[in-house]
Amino acid sequence: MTAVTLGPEGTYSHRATTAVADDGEIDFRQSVTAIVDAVAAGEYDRGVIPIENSIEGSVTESLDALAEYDVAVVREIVTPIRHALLAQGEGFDTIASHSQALAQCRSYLEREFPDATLEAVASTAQGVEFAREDSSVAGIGHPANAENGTNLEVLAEDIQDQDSNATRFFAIAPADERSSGGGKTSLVVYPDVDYPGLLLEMLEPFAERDINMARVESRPSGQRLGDYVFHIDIEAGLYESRTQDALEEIEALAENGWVRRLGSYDTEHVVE
Ligand SMILES: O=C(O)C(=O)C[C@]1(C(=O)O)C=C[C@@H](O)C=C1
Repeated sequence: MTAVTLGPEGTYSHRATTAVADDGEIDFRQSVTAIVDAVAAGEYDRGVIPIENSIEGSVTESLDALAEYDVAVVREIVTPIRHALLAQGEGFDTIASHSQALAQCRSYLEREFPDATLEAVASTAQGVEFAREDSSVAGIGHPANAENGTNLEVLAEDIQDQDSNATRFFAIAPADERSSGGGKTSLVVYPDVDYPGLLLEMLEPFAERDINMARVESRPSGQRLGDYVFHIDIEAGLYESRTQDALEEIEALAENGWVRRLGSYDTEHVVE
């Protein structure tokens, strides 16, 4: 099985991908959208993208790509995120990392390096690569990026603002691999209408059937201001009749728009 994820080698996405890649080949892309695009086009069996972080919230590029491309979600991977500061030495003035990682370490950076220039780059491993090439740059990423004979030192470990820092990733597959089995289901709903009580009506079909909602999030549709796409995760499988009944009602509410069933899946917790 060939998988694709956010590169270069050494990102947290790469680490999560090794949990689902069955020792297969792993290729890299520079953006989440490029990963979803490649999986939707059938170029890869699996893609792994970050969805949500416990400190910084949603990875909005991922949500928007799931609304735009037709792919299946086949697994959820939850992994702790423990950031390290990596550099050739103390003489750096710039700290480069993924915007999510910089935000997850905000208090540490303000306290320890108030004068450093913070540079958001495509991934944590990309920031670390810049640090390898340039002694005036430090990167924030997984400490293993300093192993295997690189010129980098781990200057500080566990610099995230909360010890419990964790990120949820989705393993995605081409749309025809969508499964109805699993303890969770993800949906994207675009009602394309707006009236008082719409959101309440979208929640009721689940509440009435005792289906727990794990997440609801609105993203701008891009069509006009105040027009939204809703991302909904529920703790029930598509194979269950209560889920199918609830979805019939949601589909009726969204008859002017659309409902995308991303699929049902189980969660895997990856410790390291
Ligand atoms: O840059 C990486 O290492 C990634 O895999 C991306 C990403 C993210 O987008 O949230 C993944 C996990 C961490 O939360 C920080 C960055």
